[in-house]
Amino acid sequence: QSNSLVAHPSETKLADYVVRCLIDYGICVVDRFMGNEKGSNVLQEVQQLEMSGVFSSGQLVSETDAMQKIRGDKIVWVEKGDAGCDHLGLLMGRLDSLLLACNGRLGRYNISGRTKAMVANYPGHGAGYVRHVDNPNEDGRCITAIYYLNKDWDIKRHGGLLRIFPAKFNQVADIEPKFDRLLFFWSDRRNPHEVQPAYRMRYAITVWYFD
Ligand SMILES: O=C(O)CNC(=O)c1n[nH]c2ccccc2c1=O
Ligand SMILES: [Fe+2]
Repeated sequence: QSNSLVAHPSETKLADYVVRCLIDYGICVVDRFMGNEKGSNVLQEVQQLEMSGVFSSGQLVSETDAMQKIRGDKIVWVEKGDAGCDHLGLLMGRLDSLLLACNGRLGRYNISGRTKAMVANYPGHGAGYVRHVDNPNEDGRCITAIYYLNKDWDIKRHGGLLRIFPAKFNQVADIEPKFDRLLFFWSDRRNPHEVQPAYRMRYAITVWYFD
């Protein structure tokens, strides 16, 4: 019988890779995390959420006059088990077991929990997200995990690049928000980052792990 405490061999290997990257660079990219079919199912669920109107109206990024409001990212929070979020739940389960397989080897951190999943949609009218640190003041969040859902994304035409400015290297990390791509990075001041203006609808799912 499958013993859930024994991570699947490929997952142990994946956990080793994630630990190595986070310890060495503070950033880790895993491509083809769910596979095309399951990744597409997650995308369809997110598109359903979009259609059902549950996303927030999007943060106000600028207001030229009373009429003209430029909206940035729209978000909705989901949890494993929410109605219509079966594949989102599967993704969160995979993330949780991967982090569990890494636990104890993540420097001073001992992961004890996570936020719900924040599904974010950048509508694609040129809004992005200004340079920021996710957790500048020790609010407990230690790892940011972002899963991207954007098929056939072309950075030159669509923008939406995630640029990380790692404090310990004088080298930026440019991450394209590609379909089925998983990104981890330390949430604190080691990793200021920005989302450059997006010109096509851009979906991402973020979970923050805390210790
Ligand atoms: O989508 C990305 O590639 C990176 N995204 C971010 O860094 C990011 N960080 N913090 C947030 C807080 C509230 C709403 C959206 C966000 C957000 O997209
Ligand atoms: Fe962020």
